[in-house]
Amino acid sequence: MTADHPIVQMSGITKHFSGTRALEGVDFACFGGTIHGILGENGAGKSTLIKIISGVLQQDSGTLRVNGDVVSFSNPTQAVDAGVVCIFQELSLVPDLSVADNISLSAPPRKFGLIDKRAQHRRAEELLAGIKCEDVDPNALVRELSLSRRQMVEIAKALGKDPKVLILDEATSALTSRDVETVYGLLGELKAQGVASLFISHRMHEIEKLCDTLSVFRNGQHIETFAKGTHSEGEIVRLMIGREVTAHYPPKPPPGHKPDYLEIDDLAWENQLKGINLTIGKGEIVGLGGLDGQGQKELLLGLFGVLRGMRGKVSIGNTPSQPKSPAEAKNAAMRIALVPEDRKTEGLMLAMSIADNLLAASYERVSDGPFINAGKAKQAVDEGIAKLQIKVSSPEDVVATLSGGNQQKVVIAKWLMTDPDVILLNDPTRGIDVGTKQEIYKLMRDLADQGKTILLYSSDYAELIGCCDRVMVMYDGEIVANLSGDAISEEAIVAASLNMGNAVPRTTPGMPHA
Ligand SMILES: Nc1ncnc2c1ncn2[C@@H]1O[C@H](COP(=O)(O)OP(=O)(O)OP(=O)(O)O)[C@@H](O)[C@H]1O
Repeated sequence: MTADHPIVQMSGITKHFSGTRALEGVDFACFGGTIHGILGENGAGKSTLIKIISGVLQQDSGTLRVNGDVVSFSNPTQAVDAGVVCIFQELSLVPDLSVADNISLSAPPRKFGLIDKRAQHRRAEELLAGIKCEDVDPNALVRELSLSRRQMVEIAKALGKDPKVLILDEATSALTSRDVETVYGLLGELKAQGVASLFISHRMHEIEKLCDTLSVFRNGQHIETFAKGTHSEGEIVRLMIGREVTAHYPPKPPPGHKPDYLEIDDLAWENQLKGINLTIGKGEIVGLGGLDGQGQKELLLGLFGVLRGMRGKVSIGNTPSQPKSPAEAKNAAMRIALVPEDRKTEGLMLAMSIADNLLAASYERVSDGPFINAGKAKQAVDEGIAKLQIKVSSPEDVVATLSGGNQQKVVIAKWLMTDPDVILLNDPTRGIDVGTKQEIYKLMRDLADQGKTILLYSSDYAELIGCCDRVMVMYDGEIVANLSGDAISEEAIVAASLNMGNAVPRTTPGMPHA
């Protein structure tokens, strides 16, 4: 297939889910040797589109062509056979199998009818080396790996299938900055080999840097496809959300001392937290920055009572507050909430309804004695949905039917419904569209204005700069910079992230990406 002929072509594709219009009359094409970005708000239909291309879902009507042939994939294996390989935002790895087993799960190398373990191991090593992941042991169980390593294994697995069309659905959002650069490089190589990559991300900078062509979807419709560089960022956002977007971050209050509230004194855990001292005021938003894996997540988990064997002292409003479990952390005495990183494993009960998930951490707030008050419960659910603008047909639908970004909003709403005093946020806007991100930034500032204390870890340094009153940069388990006011700048965060003292680098190797 030449570059003049689409490798994937969709005509008049429509897909409905009991009452929800996911796609309506979509015409779409992508070409070999290009990286094609797909943009749209949460629930716009992006994942549905790529699930149809990759055989996970079948359209209600319309035609799909791959390499010029009309195809009707009944399952992903048929799509893989036609060269269409998809890396989903939800990982497909089996946690209790080894990395090598996972990588060749669908077609393990065989010898005399048995799985050839040596060949399988070698193949995993080669594929992992190709994406600079020599540190991942092919014999390790997937459950032992961090989220970012798991995502890289998922990428290795996809590459092993020799794709002609490679689809990445939010596949870089959980990666470290170094891995993101590796994946960018890889997509460039695949492009030179004539592979078409379809790339879904909510990070505009990522899309603009990487993609040759962009397509915008809104409310299940294909709005426009255009070449990179022909539209400004503002125009693209307007196409995505159908209205003008102005200020990205709510204004910050002038710097000033807020009464001390959360006091962390010499907190240490294993070799990942090395004596953290930090005091956060009532009504203050403090950001945690730095390269991925410097102890930021452990600090949040430690404060929430997840880590065993932590040393040091923590107090909230002068009362010692070292919860031994998340249940204790959220109880009336401590009122701490943590919005977790991985919504699938930590945040949601996928088989349960949206309403049940929203109420999961705050049943006692909507109960009269031992009984749930249906009216109060309904009101709390409706408020949560409205506050986070969660796109649902009915709160009684199973939460798994929501789009990825809308599931993330359920997790955030669930924790806010506990009415916490201290809110710990672990990269909360991952996978969330630009319009809703702004709502969340505004919500954070409103909560701070109401006197809540907020500690935010973000892998997006623009978010730290835009949202936080102060930013603590962590390096190797320690806080190496405490930035406030005008001192919160990209240069200062970069320099501190690399532990460079006052030397500000001109380039920013391995920085958290915006
Ligand atoms: N299995 C399903 N059952 C019911 N509704 C569904 C199902 N899958 C998707 N939907 C609905 O279809 C619409 C489009 O969802 P889709 O996942 O394609 O959005 P998206 O653009 O990928 O969003 P996000 O950026 O949040 O991942 C949403 O309203 C979603 O709730």
